[in-house]
Amino acid sequence: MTILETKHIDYFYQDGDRKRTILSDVSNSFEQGKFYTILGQSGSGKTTYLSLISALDSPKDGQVIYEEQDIKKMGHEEYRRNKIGIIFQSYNLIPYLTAVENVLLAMAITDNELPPNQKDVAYNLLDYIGIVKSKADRTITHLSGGEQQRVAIARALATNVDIILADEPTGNLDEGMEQEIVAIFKELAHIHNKCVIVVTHSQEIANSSDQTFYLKGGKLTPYE
Ligand SMILES: Nc1ncnc2c1ncn2[C@@H]1O[C@H](COP(=O)(O)OP(=O)(O)OP(=O)(O)O)[C@@H](O)[C@H]1O
Repeated sequence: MTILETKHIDYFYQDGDRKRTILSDVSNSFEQGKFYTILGQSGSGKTTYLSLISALDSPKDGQVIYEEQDIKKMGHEEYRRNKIGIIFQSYNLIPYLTAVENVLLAMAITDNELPPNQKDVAYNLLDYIGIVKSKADRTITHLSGGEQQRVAIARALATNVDIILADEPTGNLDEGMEQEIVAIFKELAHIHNKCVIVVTHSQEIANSSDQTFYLKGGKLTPYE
């Protein structure tokens, strides 16, 4: 089932009086239960595209549609708070809080219905993602990069969203850790029915995904 669509998206940056086109009439759709990757050369516009489907920026033209509703109509803030979880290359956790506090904070912000025993849910979620309780109680600065990225994934999941978006999530991790994170993404899509969209340079991650799109010359095309 389609959950997210982009329709005729245009995006450009204004460089003095020159217009630099980044995305040109991009239309495509993403389904629940699938793990997608977006490949493309450096500077091709992958992060820009992700920023539009995460409602961190607006297209110059065209629409981003979540469950048949324009996210502009829904409100970008509401979409970000309740519909998507975002994972960044640099984790973007709050460093002076513990892992479990980071997850609880995300749960406090969402309007989505969550179970009442949030602390248990947060610990269970972290445990599921590979962070045992003793690590969940550590401040972020006392966790390794791979562990921090796991916390970021748990945080993205904690609000019960259907879509997980990630920008180079394994960019700072070694190969072994990359494989483990990719296995989590696969499981989220195939077992938990999430729509997972990952921007990456890694052909290996792309090979593990269900479908890859390639961004080039402002166009996003399925990659064989
Ligand atoms: N705020 C901005 N103003 C002007 N140009 C920008 C801005 N942000 C990005 N760009 C340019 O837009 C192009 C696309 O950038 P984007 O970050 O989306 O590419 P990318 O494919 O994610 O690259 P990378 O793989 O290196 O992260 C780049 O040439 C970049 O320099």
